[in-house]
Amino acid sequence: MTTHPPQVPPRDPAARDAHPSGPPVLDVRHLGVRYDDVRALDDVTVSLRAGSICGLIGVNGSGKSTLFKALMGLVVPQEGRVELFGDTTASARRAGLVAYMPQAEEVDWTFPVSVSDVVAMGVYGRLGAARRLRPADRAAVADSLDRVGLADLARRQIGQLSGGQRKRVFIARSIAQDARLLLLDEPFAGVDRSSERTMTALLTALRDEGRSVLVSTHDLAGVPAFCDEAVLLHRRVLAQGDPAAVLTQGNLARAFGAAPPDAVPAVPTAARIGDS
Ligand SMILES: Nc1ncnc2c1ncn2[C@@H]1O[C@H](COP(=O)(O)OP(=O)(O)OP(=O)(O)O)[C@@H](O)[C@H]1O
Repeated sequence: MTTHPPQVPPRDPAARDAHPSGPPVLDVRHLGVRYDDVRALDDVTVSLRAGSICGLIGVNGSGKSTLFKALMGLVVPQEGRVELFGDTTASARRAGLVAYMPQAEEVDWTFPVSVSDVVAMGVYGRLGAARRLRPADRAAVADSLDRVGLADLARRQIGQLSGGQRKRVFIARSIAQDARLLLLDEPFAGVDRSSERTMTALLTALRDEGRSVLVSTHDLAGVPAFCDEAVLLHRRVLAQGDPAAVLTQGNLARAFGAAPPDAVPAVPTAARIGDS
Protein backbone atom coordinates (compact mmCIF):
# COMPACT_ATOMS: atom_id res chain seq x y z
CA MET A 1 0.00 0.00 0.00
CA THR A 2 1.32 3.44 -0.80
CA THR A 3 0.27 6.72 0.70
CA HIS A 4 -0.68 10.09 -0.72
CA PRO A 5 -0.05 9.54 -4.41
CA PRO A 6 0.65 12.94 -5.87
CA GLN A 7 -2.01 14.41 -8.11
CA VAL A 8 -1.18 15.52 -11.63
CA PRO A 9 -0.87 19.28 -11.30
CA PRO A 10 -2.09 21.61 -14.01
CA ARG A 11 0.65 23.23 -16.02
CA ASP A 12 1.54 26.46 -14.25
CA PRO A 13 3.07 29.06 -16.57
CA ALA A 14 3.41 31.50 -13.68
CA ALA A 15 5.65 29.06 -11.84
CA ARG A 16 7.77 28.65 -14.96
CA ASP A 17 8.11 32.40 -15.24
CA ALA A 18 9.53 32.43 -11.71
CA HIS A 19 12.64 30.74 -13.11
CA PRO A 20 13.71 32.79 -16.10
CA SER A 21 16.42 31.45 -18.29
CA GLY A 22 19.82 32.02 -16.74
CA PRO A 23 23.11 30.28 -17.36
CA PRO A 24 22.61 26.67 -18.41
CA VAL A 25 22.62 24.03 -15.69
CA LEU A 26 24.01 21.62 -18.24
CA ASP A 27 26.30 22.62 -21.06
CA VAL A 28 27.73 19.98 -23.38
CA ARG A 29 29.98 21.07 -26.22
CA HIS A 30 31.13 18.97 -29.18
CA LEU A 31 31.10 15.79 -27.12
CA GLY A 32 32.53 12.65 -28.67
CA VAL A 33 32.53 9.25 -26.97
CA ARG A 34 33.89 6.01 -28.42
CA TYR A 35 33.88 2.52 -26.99
CA ASP A 36 36.85 0.99 -28.81
CA ASP A 37 35.70 1.10 -32.43
CA VAL A 38 32.05 2.02 -31.65
CA ARG A 39 31.37 5.71 -31.94
CA ALA A 40 28.51 6.27 -29.48
CA LEU A 41 28.40 10.08 -29.52
CA ASP A 42 29.71 12.41 -32.17
CA ASP A 43 29.94 16.21 -31.90
CA VAL A 44 27.03 16.43 -29.42
CA THR A 45 26.23 19.93 -28.24
CA VAL A 46 23.32 20.27 -25.83
CA SER A 47 22.38 22.74 -23.12
CA LEU A 48 19.58 22.89 -20.58
CA ARG A 49 18.37 25.91 -18.67
CA ALA A 50 17.23 25.97 -15.07
CA GLY A 51 13.65 25.01 -14.35
CA SER A 52 12.97 22.95 -17.44
CA ILE A 53 12.28 19.36 -18.42
CA CYS A 54 14.08 18.11 -21.49
CA GLY A 55 13.08 14.86 -23.18
CA LEU A 56 15.95 12.88 -24.70
CA ILE A 57 14.66 10.80 -27.58
CA GLY A 58 16.27 8.26 -29.85
CA VAL A 59 16.22 4.63 -30.93
CA ASN A 60 17.97 1.93 -28.90
CA GLY A 61 21.68 2.40 -29.33
CA SER A 62 21.45 6.07 -30.30
CA GLY A 63 23.68 7.11 -27.39
CA LYS A 64 21.23 8.28 -24.72
CA SER A 65 22.72 6.25 -21.85
CA THR A 66 26.21 7.18 -22.98
CA LEU A 67 25.28 10.85 -22.78
CA PHE A 68 23.98 10.39 -19.21
CA LYS A 69 27.16 8.53 -18.26
CA ALA A 70 29.34 11.23 -19.79
CA LEU A 71 27.38 13.87 -17.86
CA MET A 72 28.03 11.93 -14.64
CA GLY A 73 31.71 11.34 -15.43
CA LEU A 74 31.13 7.59 -15.70
CA VAL A 75 32.56 7.45 -19.20
CA VAL A 76 35.41 9.66 -20.32
CA PRO A 77 34.78 11.48 -23.59
CA GLN A 78 37.52 11.55 -26.18
CA GLU A 79 36.33 14.92 -27.47
CA GLY A 80 34.50 17.97 -26.20
CA ARG A 81 33.54 19.00 -22.71
CA VAL A 82 30.76 18.84 -20.13
CA GLU A 83 29.87 21.58 -17.67
CA LEU A 84 27.22 21.30 -14.96
CA PHE A 85 26.25 24.54 -13.24
CA GLY A 86 29.22 26.25 -14.88
CA ASP A 87 31.66 23.81 -13.30
CA THR A 88 33.03 20.32 -13.72
CA THR A 89 30.88 17.25 -13.20
CA ALA A 90 33.04 16.30 -10.22
CA SER A 91 32.36 19.65 -8.52
CA ALA A 92 28.64 19.47 -9.23
CA ARG A 93 28.49 15.94 -7.83
CA ARG A 94 30.48 16.91 -4.73
CA ALA A 95 28.05 19.79 -4.14
CA GLY A 96 25.10 17.42 -4.45
CA LEU A 97 23.67 19.40 -7.35
CA VAL A 98 23.07 16.46 -9.65
CA ALA A 99 21.23 13.15 -9.19
CA TYR A 100 21.29 10.26 -11.64
CA MET A 101 18.87 7.39 -12.14
CA PRO A 102 20.47 4.71 -14.34
CA GLN A 103 18.41 2.21 -16.29
CA ALA A 104 16.83 -0.37 -13.99
CA GLU A 105 18.96 -3.26 -15.22
CA GLU A 106 22.13 -1.45 -14.14
CA VAL A 107 21.05 -1.45 -10.47
CA ASP A 108 21.63 -4.37 -8.08
CA TRP A 109 18.18 -4.65 -6.51
CA THR A 110 19.25 -7.59 -4.30
CA PHE A 111 21.49 -5.32 -2.24
CA PRO A 112 20.30 -5.60 1.40
CA VAL A 113 19.17 -2.01 1.89
CA SER A 114 15.76 -0.67 2.77
CA VAL A 115 13.83 1.93 0.82
CA SER A 116 14.63 4.41 3.57
CA ASP A 117 18.37 3.58 3.37
CA VAL A 118 18.39 4.29 -0.35
CA VAL A 119 16.71 7.66 0.12
CA ALA A 120 19.12 8.46 2.98
CA MET A 121 22.00 8.06 0.50
CA GLY A 122 20.80 11.37 -0.90
CA VAL A 123 21.77 13.19 2.29
CA TYR A 124 25.09 11.44 3.02
CA GLY A 125 26.98 13.95 0.90
CA ARG A 126 26.17 16.77 3.27
CA LEU A 127 26.88 14.85 6.50
CA GLY A 128 30.05 15.38 8.49
CA ALA A 129 32.80 12.83 8.99
CA ALA A 130 30.62 10.80 11.40
CA ARG A 131 28.09 10.31 8.59
CA ARG A 132 25.35 9.92 11.16
CA LEU A 133 21.87 11.05 10.21
CA ARG A 134 20.67 14.03 12.27
CA PRO A 135 16.97 14.52 13.07
CA ALA A 136 16.69 17.01 10.21
CA ASP A 137 18.17 14.46 7.82
CA ARG A 138 15.73 11.79 8.96
CA ALA A 139 12.90 14.27 8.50
CA ALA A 140 14.15 15.03 4.97
CA VAL A 141 14.15 11.31 4.16
CA ALA A 142 10.65 10.84 5.58
CA ASP A 143 9.32 13.92 3.78
CA SER A 144 10.82 12.77 0.48
CA LEU A 145 9.24 9.34 0.79
CA ASP A 146 5.92 10.89 1.70
CA ARG A 147 6.15 13.15 -1.33
CA VAL A 148 6.54 10.23 -3.72
CA GLY A 149 3.78 8.28 -1.96
CA LEU A 150 6.01 5.56 -0.51
CA ALA A 151 6.05 6.37 3.22
CA ASP A 152 4.38 3.05 4.05
CA LEU A 153 7.16 1.11 2.33
CA ALA A 154 10.11 2.83 4.05
CA ARG A 155 11.36 -0.31 5.81
CA ARG A 156 10.96 -2.70 2.92
CA GLN A 157 14.00 -4.10 1.11
CA ILE A 158 14.42 -2.19 -2.14
CA GLY A 159 14.18 -5.36 -4.24
CA GLN A 160 10.71 -6.06 -2.88
CA LEU A 161 9.24 -3.03 -4.62
CA SER A 162 7.61 -2.95 -8.02
CA GLY A 163 9.47 -1.43 -10.95
CA GLY A 164 7.47 1.80 -10.77
CA GLN A 165 7.95 2.09 -7.00
CA ARG A 166 11.72 1.63 -7.36
CA LYS A 167 11.83 4.54 -9.79
CA ARG A 168 9.97 6.68 -7.28
CA VAL A 169 12.52 5.73 -4.61
CA PHE A 170 15.24 7.20 -6.82
CA ILE A 171 13.23 10.37 -7.24
CA ALA A 172 12.75 10.52 -3.45
CA ARG A 173 16.52 10.18 -3.03
CA SER A 174 17.12 13.12 -5.35
CA ILE A 175 14.55 15.17 -3.42
CA ALA A 176 16.27 14.32 -0.10
CA GLN A 177 19.55 15.32 -1.72
CA ASP A 178 17.95 18.57 -2.89
CA ALA A 179 19.51 17.98 -6.30
CA ARG A 180 18.97 20.79 -8.79
CA LEU A 181 19.46 18.62 -11.87
CA LEU A 182 17.91 15.16 -12.28
CA LEU A 183 19.31 12.87 -14.96
CA LEU A 184 16.79 10.09 -15.50
CA ASP A 185 17.56 7.27 -17.92
CA GLU A 186 14.27 5.74 -19.08
CA PRO A 187 12.32 6.17 -15.83
CA PHE A 188 9.08 5.13 -17.56
CA ALA A 189 10.38 1.86 -18.98
CA GLY A 190 8.30 -1.03 -17.66
CA VAL A 191 5.93 1.11 -15.61
CA ASP A 192 2.20 1.29 -16.18
CA ARG A 193 0.33 4.39 -17.31
CA SER A 194 -0.83 5.25 -13.80
CA SER A 195 2.71 5.12 -12.38
CA GLU A 196 3.97 7.10 -15.33
CA ARG A 197 1.38 9.78 -14.64
CA THR A 198 2.39 9.83 -10.97
CA MET A 199 6.02 10.30 -11.93
CA THR A 200 5.38 12.98 -14.53
CA ALA A 201 3.31 14.87 -11.95
CA LEU A 202 6.17 14.66 -9.48
CA LEU A 203 8.75 15.75 -12.01
CA THR A 204 6.56 18.60 -13.18
CA ALA A 205 6.24 19.80 -9.57
CA LEU A 206 10.02 19.57 -9.13
CA ARG A 207 10.47 21.53 -12.35
CA ASP A 208 8.09 24.20 -11.06
CA GLU A 209 10.35 24.54 -8.02
CA GLY A 210 13.17 25.48 -10.38
CA ARG A 211 14.87 22.10 -10.73
CA SER A 212 15.86 20.77 -14.12
CA VAL A 213 15.29 17.33 -15.55
CA LEU A 214 16.90 15.52 -18.46
CA VAL A 215 14.85 12.41 -19.11
CA SER A 216 15.18 9.77 -21.79
CA THR A 217 11.90 8.32 -22.93
CA HIS A 218 10.35 6.23 -25.68
CA ASP A 219 6.92 7.72 -25.01
CA LEU A 220 6.94 10.22 -27.84
CA ALA A 221 3.29 11.11 -27.55
CA GLY A 222 3.80 12.18 -23.93
CA VAL A 223 6.72 14.49 -24.68
CA PRO A 224 4.90 17.65 -25.85
CA ALA A 225 2.72 17.80 -22.72
CA PHE A 226 5.44 16.81 -20.28
CA CYS A 227 8.63 18.36 -21.65
CA ASP A 228 9.61 21.98 -22.20
CA GLU A 229 12.32 20.97 -24.61
CA ALA A 230 13.32 17.89 -26.56
CA VAL A 231 16.56 16.55 -28.00
CA LEU A 232 16.47 14.03 -30.81
CA LEU A 233 19.63 11.95 -30.70
CA HIS A 234 21.11 9.55 -33.19
CA ARG A 235 24.76 9.51 -32.15
CA ARG A 236 24.60 13.16 -33.20
CA VAL A 237 21.95 15.67 -32.21
CA LEU A 238 19.42 15.67 -35.04
CA ALA A 239 17.19 18.37 -33.55
CA GLN A 240 16.66 20.19 -30.27
CA GLY A 241 14.34 22.85 -28.95
CA ASP A 242 10.59 23.11 -28.57
CA PRO A 243 9.08 19.58 -28.64
CA ALA A 244 6.62 20.43 -31.40
CA ALA A 245 9.45 21.69 -33.59
CA VAL A 246 11.64 18.68 -32.81
CA LEU A 247 9.09 15.90 -33.21
CA THR A 248 8.21 16.55 -36.82
CA GLN A 249 7.57 13.74 -39.27
CA GLY A 250 10.78 14.60 -41.07
CA ASN A 251 12.93 14.55 -37.94
CA LEU A 252 11.33 11.34 -36.71
CA ALA A 253 11.99 9.73 -40.06
CA ARG A 254 15.67 10.69 -39.76
CA ALA A 255 15.87 9.38 -36.19
CA PHE A 256 13.85 6.19 -36.56
CA GLY A 257 14.43 5.31 -40.19
CA ALA A 258 10.77 5.90 -41.02
CA ALA A 259 8.38 8.05 -39.04
CA PRO A 260 6.26 5.70 -36.93
CA PRO A 261 2.72 6.71 -37.90
CA ASP A 262 1.39 6.44 -34.36
CA ALA A 263 4.29 8.25 -32.74
CA VAL A 264 3.76 11.80 -33.91
CA PRO A 265 2.80 14.26 -31.17
CA ALA A 266 -0.60 15.05 -32.67
CA VAL A 267 -1.77 11.50 -31.98
CA PRO A 268 -3.34 11.41 -28.50
CA THR A 269 -2.56 7.80 -27.62
CA ALA A 270 0.91 7.16 -26.26
CA ALA A 271 3.33 5.42 -28.56
CA ARG A 272 6.41 3.53 -27.57
CA ILE A 273 9.22 2.98 -29.98
CA GLY A 274 11.31 -0.15 -29.85
CA ASP A 275 14.46 -1.12 -31.67
CA SER A 276 14.96 0.36 -35.04
N1 LIG B 1 30.31 -0.46 -22.58
C1 LIG B 1 30.16 -0.46 -23.90
N2 LIG B 1 31.09 -1.04 -24.68
C2 LIG B 1 30.99 -1.02 -26.04
N3 LIG B 1 29.95 -0.44 -26.69
C3 LIG B 1 28.99 0.14 -25.95
C4 LIG B 1 29.04 0.17 -24.53
N4 LIG B 1 27.96 0.83 -24.08
C5 LIG B 1 27.25 1.18 -25.16
N5 LIG B 1 27.87 0.78 -26.29
C6 LIG B 1 27.42 1.05 -27.66
O1 LIG B 1 27.31 2.45 -27.81
C7 LIG B 1 26.16 2.78 -28.58
C8 LIG B 1 25.24 3.67 -27.74
O2 LIG B 1 24.73 2.90 -26.67
P1 LIG B 1 23.80 3.55 -25.55
O3 LIG B 1 23.60 2.52 -24.49
O4 LIG B 1 24.36 4.85 -25.15
O5 LIG B 1 22.44 3.79 -26.36
P2 LIG B 1 20.97 4.11 -25.82
O6 LIG B 1 20.41 5.14 -26.74
O7 LIG B 1 21.00 4.42 -24.38
O8 LIG B 1 20.23 2.72 -26.06
P3 LIG B 1 18.93 2.13 -25.29
O9 LIG B 1 17.73 2.93 -25.73
O10 LIG B 1 18.89 0.70 -25.80
O11 LIG B 1 19.20 2.20 -23.82
C9 LIG B 1 25.54 1.45 -28.99
O12 LIG B 1 26.03 1.12 -30.27
C10 LIG B 1 26.06 0.47 -27.96
O13 LIG B 1 26.13 -0.83 -28.47
